[in-house]
Amino acid sequence: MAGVLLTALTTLNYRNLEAATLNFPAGVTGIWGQNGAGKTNLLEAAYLALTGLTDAPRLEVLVRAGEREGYVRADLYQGGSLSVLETGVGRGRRTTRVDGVRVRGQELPRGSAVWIRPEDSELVYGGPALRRAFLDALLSRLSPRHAQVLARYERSVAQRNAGLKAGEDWAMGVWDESLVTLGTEIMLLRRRAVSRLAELAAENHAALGSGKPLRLELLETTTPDTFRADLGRRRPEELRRGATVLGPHRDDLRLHLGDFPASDYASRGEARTIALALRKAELDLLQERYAEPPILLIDDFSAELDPQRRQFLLDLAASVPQAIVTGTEAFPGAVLELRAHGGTFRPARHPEPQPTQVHA
Ligand SMILES: Nc1ncnc2c1ncn2[C@@H]1O[C@H](COP(=O)(O)OP(=O)(O)OP(=O)(O)O)[C@@H](O)[C@H]1O
Repeated sequence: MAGVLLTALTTLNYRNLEAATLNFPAGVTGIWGQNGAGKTNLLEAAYLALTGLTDAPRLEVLVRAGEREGYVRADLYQGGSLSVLETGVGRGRRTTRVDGVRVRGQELPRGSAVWIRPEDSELVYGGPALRRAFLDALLSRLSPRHAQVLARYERSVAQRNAGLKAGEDWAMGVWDESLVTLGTEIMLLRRRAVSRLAELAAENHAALGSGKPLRLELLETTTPDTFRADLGRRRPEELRRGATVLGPHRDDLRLHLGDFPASDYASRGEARTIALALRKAELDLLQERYAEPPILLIDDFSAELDPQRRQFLLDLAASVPQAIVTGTEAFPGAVLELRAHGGTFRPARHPEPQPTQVHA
């Protein structure tokens, strides 16, 4: 075995999934089944167990309705040994263990998986907050330092906002100090990462067969050199609004398709293509950083994609040591095929080909 592999996934009281352990081989596992069968839930559970990441609005939505706690366990083969990653989720809290030892969620191997799904199109159509979250989640996975600085910066913004709301003009000097120090570090980290991300995303976008070039632009509300002065200048407005109106928490990662902003002009398929190029760039960066390709989780592989883009996904899945791919139809080239039904997953054969009806 080579690379990072999810050898088994265990779920208990996780959304609609039946309590079970599923074993996964190296190569591509294809999971197909009808809408609502639990395919997305399975990938979400795997992603949470592997990376500790979830974008669920509240942890309790992950717990099977009517239960108090949910549990996921990933058996991960990495660097020649097996480790057991366990996450328990309940109302507003989670516990994480690696090989039985309690750890913080951030200590899970964050470079271990990439999740590609149709909802990624929201990176194109959604507001700046979604793109910032994408960028910061990726940077946090590449650098634990970024995760720490970001958390401290966000606390600092929240405290400063409370001060602004309370009209504490006199205290702003102190808040500005920490905001500028932390914010400057975030801006510099983002600038460095975005230049590489932009290169990779543009390359991937071209490889996806799109005639229009993709360009990424970090749109900043201030700069490291002018942050302090800008804050001073906007202070009256900030006191009036009770909010910090500039800084990395207000920046955007603009996406341009050809000459136009992608958010306003991209078609559904073009948006999915841009999102695919971004996710593949995420995979490339994690692979560069950790020197091994992550496990690839692909949800609903055929949604909104034409044959050329589907082929890109087929090739991508085949290029990594392990991929788990879901869809409403069988994924070509899978070494294991599972049929999803009502939260269960059983080995399946390809559906028998139907004889072609010939009408006289
Ligand atoms: N906390 C929960 N408890 C019980 N059931 C849940 C919970 N959260 C979601 N579900 C249900 O899980 C079911 C499966 O959802 P999932 O998104 O995994 O389906 P899917 O197989 O990916 O379908 P599609 O092909 O439509 O994307 C849905 O019917 C959903 O209502």
